Amino acid sequence: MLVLESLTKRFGANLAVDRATFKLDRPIMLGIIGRSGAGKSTLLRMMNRLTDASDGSLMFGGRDVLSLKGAEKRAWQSQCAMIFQQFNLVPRMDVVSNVLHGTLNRRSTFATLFNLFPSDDIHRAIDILDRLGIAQHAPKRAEALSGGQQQRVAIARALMQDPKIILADEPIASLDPMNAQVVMEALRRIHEEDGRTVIANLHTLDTARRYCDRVIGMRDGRIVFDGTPAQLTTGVARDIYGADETFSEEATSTEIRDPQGAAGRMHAPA
Ligand SMILES: Nc1ncnc2c1ncn2[C@@H]1O[C@H](COP(=O)(O)OP(=O)(O)OP(=O)(O)O)[C@@H](O)[C@H]1O
Repeated sequence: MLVLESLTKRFGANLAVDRATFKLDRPIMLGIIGRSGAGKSTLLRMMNRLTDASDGSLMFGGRDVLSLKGAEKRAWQSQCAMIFQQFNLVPRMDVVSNVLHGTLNRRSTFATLFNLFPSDDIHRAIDILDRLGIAQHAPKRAEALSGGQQQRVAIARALMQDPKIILADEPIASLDPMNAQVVMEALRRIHEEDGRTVIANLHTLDTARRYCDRVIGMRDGRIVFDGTPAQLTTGVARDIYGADETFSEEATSTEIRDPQGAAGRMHAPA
């Protein structure tokens, strides 16, 4: 289904992603972990074609994704919709219009300029919001919602594109533990109920273990671990994070009991 072969990205002399190679042969929920700067975002951005790869190949369903141009490239970007840590919504626009913006790729400039949305799309947007438990917020401005609700709006916008793959770049890094759990559960349900592949960059081990079928660990641009959550032992995690024996899993935890909770991103000590 999805095959990465030696996918590489260089920024000048800096090798951000170094020959990333893996294969997904069925829809799964995949977590990518690693410390800050390991190359996780760059890998996702290459997969979505937001960033051009320097080398290597990316195939999906037998198609060469890296050679797609123009409309075909945009179609691919809809098929592997991306969500971001900071939600990337239009804050002053109402929730349902934000969700409908997920259909922009297939609408005319005129329709876009005047916010003319077909009623079928509007109904579908409300249905998706309902599924994510936030339909009651549809008329509100996006900025009036909590972070967890805004991230679910971003997921709804991605789902409007009916993607085969959802690429989530640190989807819960700005959220408190309770909202983080709601968002991760939503992504898991989307995978299980719709059969979509979800690939999420995560900075916490426990989240990767709890929600993902498979975990990839990156260090200095390289994939240094690829296995099941059960194989992700503390020793393996220590290698991925480049930490010594003082490495504590709790330093990468967002469990609800975590008193620092919303304090933000926590990376393992160097
Ligand atoms: N646009 C860019 N120009 C130059 N260097 C970049 C650019 N984007 C990323 N890098 C570099 O590539 C490397 C990998 O960065 P990347 O953001 O992919 O890591 P990451 O694992 O996602 O980290 P984080 O968790 O902090 O987002 C880093 O050394 C970073 O400085």
